[in-house]
Amino acid sequence: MRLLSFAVAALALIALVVGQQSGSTGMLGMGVVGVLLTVATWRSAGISYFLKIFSGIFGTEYVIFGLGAVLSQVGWWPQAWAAAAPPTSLGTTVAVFGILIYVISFVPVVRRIADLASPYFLAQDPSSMNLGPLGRYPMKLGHFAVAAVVFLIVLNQAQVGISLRINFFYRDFYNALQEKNAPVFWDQLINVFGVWAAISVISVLIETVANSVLLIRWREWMAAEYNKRWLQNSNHYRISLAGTADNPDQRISEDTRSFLNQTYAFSLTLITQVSTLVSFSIILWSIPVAITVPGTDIVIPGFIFWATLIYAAIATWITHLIGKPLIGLEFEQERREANFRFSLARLREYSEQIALMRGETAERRHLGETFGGIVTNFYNLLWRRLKLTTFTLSYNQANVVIPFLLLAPYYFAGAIAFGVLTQVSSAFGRVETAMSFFINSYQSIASYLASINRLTTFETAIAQAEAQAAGAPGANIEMDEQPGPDAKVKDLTLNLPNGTPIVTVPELTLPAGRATLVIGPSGSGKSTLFRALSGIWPFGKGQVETPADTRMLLLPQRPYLPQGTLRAAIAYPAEPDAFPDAELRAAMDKVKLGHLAERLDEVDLWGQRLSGGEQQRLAVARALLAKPDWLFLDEATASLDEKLEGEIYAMIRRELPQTSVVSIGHRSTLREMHEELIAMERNPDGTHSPRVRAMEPAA
Ligand SMILES: Nc1ncnc2c1ncn2[C@@H]1O[C@H](COP(=O)(O)OP(=O)(O)OP(=O)(O)O)[C@@H](O)[C@H]1O
Repeated sequence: MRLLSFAVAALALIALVVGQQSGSTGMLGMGVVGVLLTVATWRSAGISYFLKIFSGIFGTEYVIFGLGAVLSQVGWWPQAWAAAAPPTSLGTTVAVFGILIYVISFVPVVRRIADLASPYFLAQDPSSMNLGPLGRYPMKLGHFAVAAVVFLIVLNQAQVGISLRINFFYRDFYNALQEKNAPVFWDQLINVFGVWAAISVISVLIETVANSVLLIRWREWMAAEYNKRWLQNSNHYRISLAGTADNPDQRISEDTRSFLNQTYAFSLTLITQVSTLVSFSIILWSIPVAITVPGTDIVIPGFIFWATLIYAAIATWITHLIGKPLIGLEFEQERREANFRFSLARLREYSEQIALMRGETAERRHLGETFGGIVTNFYNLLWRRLKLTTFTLSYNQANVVIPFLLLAPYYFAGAIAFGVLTQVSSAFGRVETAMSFFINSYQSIASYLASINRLTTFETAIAQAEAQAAGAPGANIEMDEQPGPDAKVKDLTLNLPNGTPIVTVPELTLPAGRATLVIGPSGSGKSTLFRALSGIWPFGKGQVETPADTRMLLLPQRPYLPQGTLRAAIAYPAEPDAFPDAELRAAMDKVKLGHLAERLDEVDLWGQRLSGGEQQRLAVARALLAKPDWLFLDEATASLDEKLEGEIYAMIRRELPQTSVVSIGHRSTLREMHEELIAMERNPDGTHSPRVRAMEPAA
């Protein structure tokens, strides 16, 4: 950016000098905006990378077009290319764009968009660009992204140039018609329109391919990045406990898609629209009609230009007033849709329990209520959209006749030719489309803002979860290493998410290599203590110390079985092929699941297919394969009969002699299988504390 600032500054100075000497106001103007652009590009070093790309493009274009204009002014531009010499207005326009990029970087919503978009352009992952017949060119993903955006912006600007050329074709074509000049008519139709229309079609095709590839790669990267950050350090669990971001699935799938599509549409379309606005405004400005201020002799030049501008500005303001509530309504609609999807997914997951309890009526009522919420909000949306559409449709209808209304007196008075009238009508249409970009896209702006909000709150929720995981010393649960073999807990207080303390542990040692049983009343915080020992419970403070490189495994009462094969379910969280078949089968035999050994590669909903006891034994098989240093069993065998439970415990101790076992269980028979006993006892303040008790046979 710094180098570019110097180049811009140099050109601005040259333009000022040349402008001063030649007396060209256009050149002087280009020099003045160049000075402002120098400041903007210099300061742009501190803005988001995404905006910097745009800033860089406009700065570079200013140098190129500005140089062309200077060369042409001083007579060094090749004569043969005289028609292609860039006018000073081109350099001035791109400089204004560059300055605008810097100015809008202060708008909060633009900052949020740029902050969400920038990381992709900085990605260092290896990638490649497919150059068709030229083969694949390896490059970093971020470089690919920048190259694609630069290409697309330049292509979009070229398309504006093409439409400008076609606008001039209209003038010459209709004039030829009016003058009944057949040779010019055919020449215009075949050699001008035919060529430029073909170029226009080809450029749109190239743009479609380039932007689709950019967007799908961008989305793939963004979804992977969110998945990574959401899943690491159990952030997903912390976010769900804290309730800081509902429906993360919607945010990762739907919102990334709509955010990227709309960011592309708004940034590139906006540039195209503004370029269109500027170029066609020049045409409108040059139409030789002026108006006199009533009661005075003051003549206002560029009458049609001003009329268009004021007309569009008023319409835009009215649109904003009518459409503003749409933003909140769109946000709410997406949220309610996501809740409905979630309810359906849950119903599918708990289908058996619901069927057994004949819960269908309650479920239908719940689904009806959830959808009712969608419908209520939908009607509010519809009502608001109707108001907006009434205005935009009437406005668009009026646009067809407005230029004719404005110019009719001049045409009938013979001040302008028919060709000019049609040219103005087309230019007015283009300027109107550009100006009404905001009007026509207000609804998508509303849903775009809703996506930005959801992604920003999701980012904040992830950042909060990360901060919780890192924690401030003394204000969170610290997971430390300690030299001895035992696991120790010191000055630990565990709270509920609302801050209410439920467990206090002044000091507790879990002896290594032993089997410890934790008992206590239901709701006394046994599972919460286990969660804290595993490092996933974020609420509370104190210290949990375990030996270095300790591998812990916690088996809950209801194990999680992933989608896919039985092999994947047993190997989880390792890869499905992490263990040889023989090892898997041996583990299955030991937990008495040998009868399923032939179905290892069968894909099924195993979480619904296997019985509760089978699922618990499958989880024990995982422990046999993973061979953890510490195994926490949170009522992990509660679905087995007492005899089988005893056999499974004996097998665990036999097969994993090095593993320290800590269990939660309510059955008295469990005592025989453990050597140590810890009981959760109630304190006067209502919390519970684990206390070591002598292991006596249960009464
Ligand atoms: N995410 C949560 N949000 C709010 N309260 C919670 C949450 N998780 C646990 N609790 C509450 O914390 C208390 C302790 O729960 P915990 O599951 O640790 O008890 P437990 O001793 O294991 O019970 P049980 O023997 O019935 O399994 C309960 O009152 C429970 O409702």
